[in-house]
Amino acid sequence: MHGLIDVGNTRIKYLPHAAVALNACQDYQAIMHDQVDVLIEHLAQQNVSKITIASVRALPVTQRLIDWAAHHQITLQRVQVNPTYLAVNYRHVDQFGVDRYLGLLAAKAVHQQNFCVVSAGSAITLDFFGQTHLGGMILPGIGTSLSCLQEKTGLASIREPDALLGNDTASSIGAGIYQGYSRLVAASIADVSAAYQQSFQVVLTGGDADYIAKYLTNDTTKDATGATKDATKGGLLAKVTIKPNLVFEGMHVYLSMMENGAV
Ligand SMILES: Nc1ncnc2c1ncn2[C@@H]1O[C@H](COP(=O)(O)OP(=O)(O)O)[C@@H](O)[C@H]1O
Ligand SMILES: CC(C)(COP(=O)(O)O)[C@@H](O)C(=O)NCCC(=O)O
Repeated sequence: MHGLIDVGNTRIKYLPHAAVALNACQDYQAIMHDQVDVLIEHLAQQNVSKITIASVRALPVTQRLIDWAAHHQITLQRVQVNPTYLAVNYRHVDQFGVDRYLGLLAAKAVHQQNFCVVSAGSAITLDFFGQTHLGGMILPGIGTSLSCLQEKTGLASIREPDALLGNDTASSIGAGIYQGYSRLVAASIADVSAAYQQSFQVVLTGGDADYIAKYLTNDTTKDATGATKDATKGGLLAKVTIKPNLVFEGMHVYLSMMENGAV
C-alpha cells in the first residue's frame, strides 16, 4: 500500500494512492497535528510500505512521520518543487510552497492554461496561470483570521450571515470574514484578469473552499465528479470548480511524471 500525505499548517490529510487514480472525488481523511499518532496507527494497520509526503514546511509532525517511516523501513518520498514539468514564476523557487506547486500541477493537467488556483486553508493562496505561471498572492485564511481577531479582541463567535450585513456580533463577523474574503478573492481575480487581459478558470481547494465558493458566486457546483458549472461574474470568473483533493491529484501527476522520468 502506498499512502499520500499532505501536511498543511492546520491539518494533515491522508489518502491511499490508489484512491486518487480510481476515484479522484473520494474525500481524504483529515486530522489535526496533535492526532498524528492516530494516522501512524492507521498507516501501520493498512500495511503501508511507501509514503509520499508534501509538507508546506519543516513542521514537527513531518519529522515525526519521517522518523516513524525510517524506524519501520518504510520508503518515504518528499515532494519537491521541480521546474522541469511546471516552472513557477518565483525569484527563488525554493521559497514556493509545495502545496501550491501540486495545486498548479493538478489544475494544469485539466485546464492546460488560463486558470487560477485558490487554496483556502491556513492561508488563502491565489496562483494565476496563463500560458505559464504568472505569480500569486498569499493572505491569512478564514480560521487564521478568526484566531487573530479572537486574540486581539476576544471576539470568537462566527455565524454565516443571512444578509449582506450582520445584526449581531457573530453574523457581523460572518459577513466580514466569509463574504469579505470571497469579495477579496473575486476582486483580485477580476483585477488580474483586467491587467493581463485574459480570464481564468477558478479551481478552489482547501478546508474553507465551500465558504469562499458560496459567496464568490451563487452558481457554483461542488465538484464531486470533476463537473463544472458556468458561474460568470462581471464576465471575469468564467468557471469555478471545487476540488477537495487537488493537492492529492497534483501528487498523482507528480508521481506519474517521476515514473516517466520527467521529474
Ligand atoms: N474539521 C475541520 N477542522 C479544522 N479546520 C477546518 C475543518 N473544516 C474546515 N476547516 C477550516 O479549514 C481550514 C484549514 O484548511 P486546510 O486546507 O486543512 O489547511 P492547511 O492545508 O493549511 O492545513 C481551517 O482554518 C478552518 O477554517
Ligand atoms: C502559503 C502557505 C503558508 C499556504 O499553506 P497552507 O495554508 O496550505 O497550510 C504555504 O504554501 C507556504 O508556506 N508557502 C511558502 C511561501 C510561498 O509559497 O511563497
